[in-house]
Order: sequence, then C-alpha cells, then structure tokens
Amino acid sequence: MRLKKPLGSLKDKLRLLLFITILLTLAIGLTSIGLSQNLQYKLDHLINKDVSKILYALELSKDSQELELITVKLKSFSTDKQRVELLNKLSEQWVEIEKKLLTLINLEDDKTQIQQLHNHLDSIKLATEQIPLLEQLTEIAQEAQIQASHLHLNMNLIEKGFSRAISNELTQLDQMANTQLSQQKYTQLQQSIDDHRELSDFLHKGVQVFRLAAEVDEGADNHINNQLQRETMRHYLALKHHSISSVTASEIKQDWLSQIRPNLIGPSNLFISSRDALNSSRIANVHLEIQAEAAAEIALFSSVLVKRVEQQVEVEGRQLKNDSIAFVILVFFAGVLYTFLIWLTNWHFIAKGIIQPVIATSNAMQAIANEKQNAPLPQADNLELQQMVTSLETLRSYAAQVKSISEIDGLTGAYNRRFFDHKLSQALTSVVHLDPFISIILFDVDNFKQFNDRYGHVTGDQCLKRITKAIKNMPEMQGQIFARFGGEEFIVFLTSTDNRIASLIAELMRKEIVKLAIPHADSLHQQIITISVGVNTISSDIGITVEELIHQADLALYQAKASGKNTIYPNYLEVQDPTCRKVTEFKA
Ligand SMILES: Nc1nc2c(ncn2[C@@H]2O[C@H](COP(=O)(O)OP(=O)(O)OP(=O)(O)O)[C@@H](O)[C@H]2O)c(=O)[nH]1
Repeated sequence: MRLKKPLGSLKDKLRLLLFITILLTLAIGLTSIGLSQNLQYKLDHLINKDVSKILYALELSKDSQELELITVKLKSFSTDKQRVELLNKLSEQWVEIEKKLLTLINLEDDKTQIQQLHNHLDSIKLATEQIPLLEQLTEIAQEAQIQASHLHLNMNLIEKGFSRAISNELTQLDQMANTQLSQQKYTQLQQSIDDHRELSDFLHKGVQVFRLAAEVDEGADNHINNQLQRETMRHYLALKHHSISSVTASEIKQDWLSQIRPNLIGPSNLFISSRDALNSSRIANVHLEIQAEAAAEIALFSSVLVKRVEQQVEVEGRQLKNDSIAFVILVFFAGVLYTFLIWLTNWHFIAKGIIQPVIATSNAMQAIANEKQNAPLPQADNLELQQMVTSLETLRSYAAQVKSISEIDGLTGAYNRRFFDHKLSQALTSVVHLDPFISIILFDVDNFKQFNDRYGHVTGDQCLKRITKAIKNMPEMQGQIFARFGGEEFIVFLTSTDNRIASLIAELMRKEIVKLAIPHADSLHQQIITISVGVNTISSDIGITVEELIHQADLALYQAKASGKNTIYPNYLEVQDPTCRKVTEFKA
C-alpha cells in the first residue's frame, strides 16, 4: 500500500523559501565577488606586473647598451681622468643593471625566466669582480702609452739635434774644403772630402734609424713593431759601426749614439714600451669585451623579455576581455535565473500555497453560503490549508445541518412550514409567468386529539411519522413540496396541476392513509385513522398571496371536515368544472 505523503507546513515552506533565497543570494553574491576579484587580480597582474616588467626590461636594455658604450669608450680613452671616470661609470652602470635584474626577479613568476635572470646576475658578479683588474690593465696600458709617447718625443728631439749638429759639421767641412781648395791644399782637401762623405753617410744612417723608430706605433701589431725593431737595430748597429776617421766627427758620433741608445736598447725602450702599451690595452680590451658581451647578453635578454611580456600582455588582455564578457553574461544569466527562481518559488509557495487556496476557499465559502453542498473544496498541499479545508468541511457540515434544521420538520422528516411558505412564494412568483395552474392540498388527521388522549402522545407522534412516510412514498409526491403545516396538519403544493388532477391526488392521499389502517377506536370511519383534505387551485392570471391561497385551502379543509371528515373538498377559485365541488364524488 502506498503511504500518503505527510503534508508540510506552509510556514516551514516559507521559511525554507527564505532560506533558499538567502542561499541563492549568497551563492550569486559570493560567485560575483569571487569572479570580480579574479578579474581584479588579472587586471592588477596585467598593469602592476606585466607593464612594470616591460618598463624595467626596457630600462635594463637601455642600461646595458649604455654599458656597452662605456666599454667602447674605455678602449680609447685619452686621459687618466677620463679613464677613471669611465671605470666608475662602468661600476655604477653594473649596479643599476643589477638592481633592475633583482626587481625583474621579484616581478617574474616563470621559473625558467627567474633562472635566466639569476644567470645574468652571476655574470654581473663576474664582470664587477674584473673591474679592479681592468683598472690595473688600463693603468698599465696608459703608463706604457705615455712612456712610448715620451720616447717618441725624445727620439724626435734627438733626431732634430742630431740632424742639426751633423749638418753644421758638414757645413763646416764644406767651408774648410772650399778654403783648402782655394789654398790648393789638396792633401787636406782630400781628407776633408773623406770626412764629409763619412759624416754624410753617418747622417744618412742616423736618419734611417730615426725614421724607423718614428714608425713604431703602440697601436700597431706586435709583429710589425718587432720587424721595425729588427730593422731599427740593424740600422743602429750600422750607425754604431760606421767608421769615422775624423776625431771631431768621431766624438760627435759617440755623443749622438749615447743619446740614441737608451731609447732603443734601454730597460724601458721605445719598443718595450710600445709592446707593453699594446699588450696591456689588448688584455684590457679583452676584459672590456667580456664586459660588453655580458651587457649585450643582458640587452638581448631584455629585448626578448619585452617581446615575450608584450605577447603575454596581449594574450592576458584578450583573456581578460573574454573573462569580463563571460562575467557580464554570467551575472546577467544568474540574475535572470535568480529572478526566475524567486518568481517560481513565489508562485509555488505564495500563489499556489496562499493566493490560490484563499481564492478556492473563498469560492468554497461562497458555494456553502449558496447552499451548494457538492461544491469542490480546495486541494490541501500544506498543513495550514489542510486545517482551513477541515474547517470548511465542518462549516459545510454545519451549514447542511442548519439548512436541514431550517427546512425539515424534526419529528416527521417532512419539510417544515417555513420552507413550504418560501417555496410556495417562489412558485407564486413564477407561476404568473409560467404555470397555468397551481394547486394546494391541505389535510388534517381526523379526531387526533382523541387519538392522543387514548393512545398517548408518543403513539400520536409515531402515527404522524407513518402518515408522513406514506404520503412521501406516494409516486405522485415525487418532486413535490410536502410539508408539515403544523400539529397534525400537512400541506402539499403542486405546480402545473389543475384542480381536477389535484383532487385526484388528494383522494389518493386519503386512500393511502386509510390503507395504513392505524387503529383509532374513537374514529367514526372503521375505527382507523383518516384524514380530511382540502384542495385549492388557482389559475396563473390570478394575483393571490400565499396567505390567501392557504386560507382558501383551509376553507376547503374546513368544508371537508364539515362534510363528515375522511373526505376531500376541492376548491377552485375560477371554477371551470362544477363537478369538482361535489365532495361526495370523492368519498371512499
Ligand atoms: N402526539 C401529538 N399530538 C399533537 C401534535 N401536534 C398537535 N397534536 C394534537 O392534535 C390534537 C388536535 O386536536 P384538535 O385541534 O382538537 O382536532 P381533532 O381532535 O383532530 O378534531 P378534528 O380536527 O375536528 O377532527 C391536539 O390534541 C394536539 O395536542 C404532535 O406533534 N404530536
């Protein structure tokens, strides 16, 4: 057997509705907050992280390029002050680059990128560690450079002095030769000519030495400078071993050789200084290249990072746009769903649970008030409504009882006088328009006082009940208003029934009572209960009141009584059939 589902309370349902609404509101609210925070986070990430990353990466690239520029300048500085300034700038630039790398590490989420940034930090460390060495190398290079320049200058001055002195000596020899020629001192002249030639050769060789020494370049390749050195030394040796017979020229020779020698052979001669300058600046340049390479790598990394973050920003921006659209759509549909659910729950709980039952109850009450006993009651789907329906059922039951009380005679079960009057009044109102005739049958139990007196009131009551039952069960009485008129008097009214038919029915009624054969010792008619019947008929075109109609029926009854009882007396106001008045025709 299927168990009936217990009804829930509307109050509980409304509480549940409130709970669901709060839950729904909270769910939608929390989801919206969550989604908007997610969007906010993404936006923050885009603006604060990605954009900052691009800015720092761009600055990093710029700083790295500046550092490269410093390394280039450091390869060709001219003064020591400039060198020191450039080296300081180099250190500062590395510090700046390091700071930006650290900021980028903080901004970066990608582990590979972070690792790369750390690698660059390591190369910065190496580069900065090399700066003191670079300082030394550039200093040595510069000193060697200065030394070489100094020697060049020295050689230049010696060359000028040498050329001037030898030229003077040659001029003097020329003059001496001219004098000897004029004096025709041919032997001496020959000696002067020889001395002049020797000195001229010496000058020529010396000029060769100076020319070669001047070609030594600190910027040139060591191979070239070595060749120059060999060449110079060869010419120097030739100069040194140049034979000069003149004592004076020989002294001049020795003097100039002693001046030239330290510059070419000394501990820090022109070639050594040039090589030192070249080598030191070469090593410094290698170190500067390493620095420049590290900077270039950082610059390259920065530009790649910028591109990558730009692409990331583009993707994230697109994603953010899509997320924003999705968020708006989601919130819109959540709102629609929320409204729909609120409407649905309201409809279910308020419209269906309250308004519809109230209307149904109102209709049911209206029906009860209109005495429609079979009117449907509302369908209960909650406890409160169930209580209301139960009350309505009770009310309907009470209404039915009241109706019954107000219409039915308590003893006999026939209609009562009030109901009869009401129905007759209605019939009289309608008969004017519809019924051609309306007849009243009024009967009274004969000698009932004596019956009561002899058999008692209880038996009298039973007698009245049997009479009522017998009359009610007559086929002719079906659908007719049969009422207890008062005491032992009963009344019937028959619509659309003329006096003749009504009289026939009245006679059948009288016979029905006779048939009952209720013993009545004091009756003059076979010592059984009998009735006397008065019939009154009116036609529809006669305006008559209920009281008058009944009064006429009462007069007919009186006539029946007066005629010896157990008889009927038909009265018809508009007499069409005179035989109707002949009471004897109906006698049993
Ligand atoms: N048992 C009983 N008697 C009733 C009831 N109502 C009225 N009666 C009695 O009916 C009797 C009517 O008496 P009467 O008016 O003298 O009429 P009657 O004796 O029938 O005489 P007639 O009408 O001339 O034949 C009274 O004795 C009433 O007490 C009732 O409900 N039960």
